[in-house]
Amino acid sequence: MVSTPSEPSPTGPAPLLTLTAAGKRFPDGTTALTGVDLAVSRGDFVSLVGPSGCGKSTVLRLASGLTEATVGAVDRGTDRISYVFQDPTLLPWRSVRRNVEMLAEVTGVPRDAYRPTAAELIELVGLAGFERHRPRSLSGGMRMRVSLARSLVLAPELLLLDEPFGALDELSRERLNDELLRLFGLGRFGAAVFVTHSVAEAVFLSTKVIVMSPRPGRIVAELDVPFPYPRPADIRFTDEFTRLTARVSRLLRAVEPA
Ligand SMILES: Nc1ncnc2c1ncn2[C@@H]1O[C@H](COP(=O)(O)OP(=O)(O)OP(=O)(O)O)[C@@H](O)[C@H]1O
Repeated sequence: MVSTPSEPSPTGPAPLLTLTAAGKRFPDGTTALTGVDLAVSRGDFVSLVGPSGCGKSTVLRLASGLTEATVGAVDRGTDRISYVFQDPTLLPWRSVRRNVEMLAEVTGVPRDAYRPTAAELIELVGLAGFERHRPRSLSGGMRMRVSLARSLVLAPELLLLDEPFGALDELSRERLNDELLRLFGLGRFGAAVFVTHSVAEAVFLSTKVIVMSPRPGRIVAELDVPFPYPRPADIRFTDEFTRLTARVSRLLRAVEPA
């Protein structure tokens, strides 16, 4: 079960993020997104899949406020939003611990407030014993664990992840998927929007998978994933999992340009 800091109201928890008929047109005239409606509440894990260039990253950028919608509205129910990118973007001269602490440090949180949380997160992502190591001595999967721990130090309500495991080998990726769900189950973030090109990853992680059309990106299908959390790793081998991934893959094939 995903722990929630507050009791949901009878009408359900207030959305952490709402996109209403949101669109994005860049100054060069490129329309990246059109008519996107999306609501994310605490306990939701939403994955976005779609052809390359369909605007998945743009949805995350709108969600975070890094860019503004040119049409429609984006409402955030929280300002505790954290971003994880495919590149872990660690500072090479800083140790694991000091990389994990970095975001808290730059936002001016007192050291005593974040240091124990950072230490706990390093342990939770399986990096105990590596606190003093520099990024260059870590594997790709370990670097991504540092990036994940760093994104969670300020206890985000909404975690935005842009293909975070895309550069990892299959096994590391599956392990990181398991870890991410464990952190979700522990209430280390309230909800997630996750961009991926892997259908299996989307289904394994999510409460909902959203399929987008080629540019200008719009939502063409939303599939609820019925598996309760915690999800054992071998759920991936069940018939229901295979059926769901096949459905998403078929939808993707239908929207892919020929
Ligand atoms: N600043 C910009 N100016 C003009 N066009 C842009 C800008 N940023 C992104 N685009 C275009 O908008 C479209 C959507 O980009 P976005 O990165 O959101 O797609 P994506 O689905 O995340 O792609 P990918 O799966 O390849 O990472 C793309 O065609 C991209 O080239």
